[in-house]
Amino acid sequence: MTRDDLFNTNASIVRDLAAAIARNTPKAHILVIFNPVNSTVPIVARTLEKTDTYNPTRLFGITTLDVVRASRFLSGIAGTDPAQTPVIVVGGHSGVTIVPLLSQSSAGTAVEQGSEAWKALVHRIQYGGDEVVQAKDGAGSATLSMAYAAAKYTNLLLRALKGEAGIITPTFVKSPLFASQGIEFFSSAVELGVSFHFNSHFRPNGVKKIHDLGNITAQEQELVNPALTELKKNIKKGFAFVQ
Ligand SMILES: NC(=O)c1ccc[n+]([C@@H]2O[C@H](COP(=O)([O-])OP(=O)(O)OC[C@H]3O[C@@H](n4cnc5c(N)ncnc54)[C@H](O)[C@@H]3O)[C@@H](O)[C@H]2O)c1
Ligand SMILES: O=C(O)C[C@H](O)C(=O)O
Repeated sequence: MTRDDLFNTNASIVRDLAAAIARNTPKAHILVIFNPVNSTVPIVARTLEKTDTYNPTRLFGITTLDVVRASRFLSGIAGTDPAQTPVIVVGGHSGVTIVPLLSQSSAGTAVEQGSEAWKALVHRIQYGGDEVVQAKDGAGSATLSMAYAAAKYTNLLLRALKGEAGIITPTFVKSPLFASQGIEFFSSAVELGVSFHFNSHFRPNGVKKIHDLGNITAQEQELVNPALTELKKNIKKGFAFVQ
């Protein structure tokens, strides 16, 4: 079963939860970890839109588990401490949509771009979830690491909302980066935090600044292209569910 297969089970649950949030706490920051994240975030967005409660700066898909895996797997090769080996992972949260930008990590030189070792590392980051599913052999998917990723992301957001500056982490949000190609949501490095309204009113929004991909290698660009194709389909599927 892929994350996309989970769509049928989770789509209506996510839609109903989003509708309940819209009714009861329309200003909440909504962190979506339900799979398939690439489609469930668009479902939440459309559901909120229907009740005029959609604020794209308060809706986040959690892709932190990919970041955690990338740091852990790269540090295993580079001999570094995973906590000190940040890796920016962009795109979405399933298979080819998970694009680790290893060239931007300080430990990234441990693996030559395009080499067999690099390909194996990228594959492990993209399909780390499947490794867990296979290891659990019918008993579900990642649980503790998911909880760790959720806690890590939530803490970052809470710290940013309290006013701490410079908190930047990948998250799947409404993004201008590939919007012209019909891809409304994309995960890239996002600065979280508060923003100020034009009349200086404090706005505890969440998404403060969306960073672009920066300098990426030709090999990484080759990962981005199929990611965009797949993301477009996943997002469309989510939108189509909420008519
Ligand atoms: N984004 C990620 O990194 C990531 C990682 C792992 C798992 N996941 C996803 O997280 C989700 C939960 O995984 P899990 O292992 O905790 O599953 P689980 O089956 O252990 O828990 C699901 C929970 O949802 C509750 N539930 C079911 N229907 C509901 C409804 N209609 N309204 C409210 N609650 C309802 C169940 O009672 C249960 O407590 C899955 O979609 C899984 O694919 C995401
Ligand atoms: O792989 C899954 O379905 C669960 C989760 O998204 C993960 O990345 O482990």
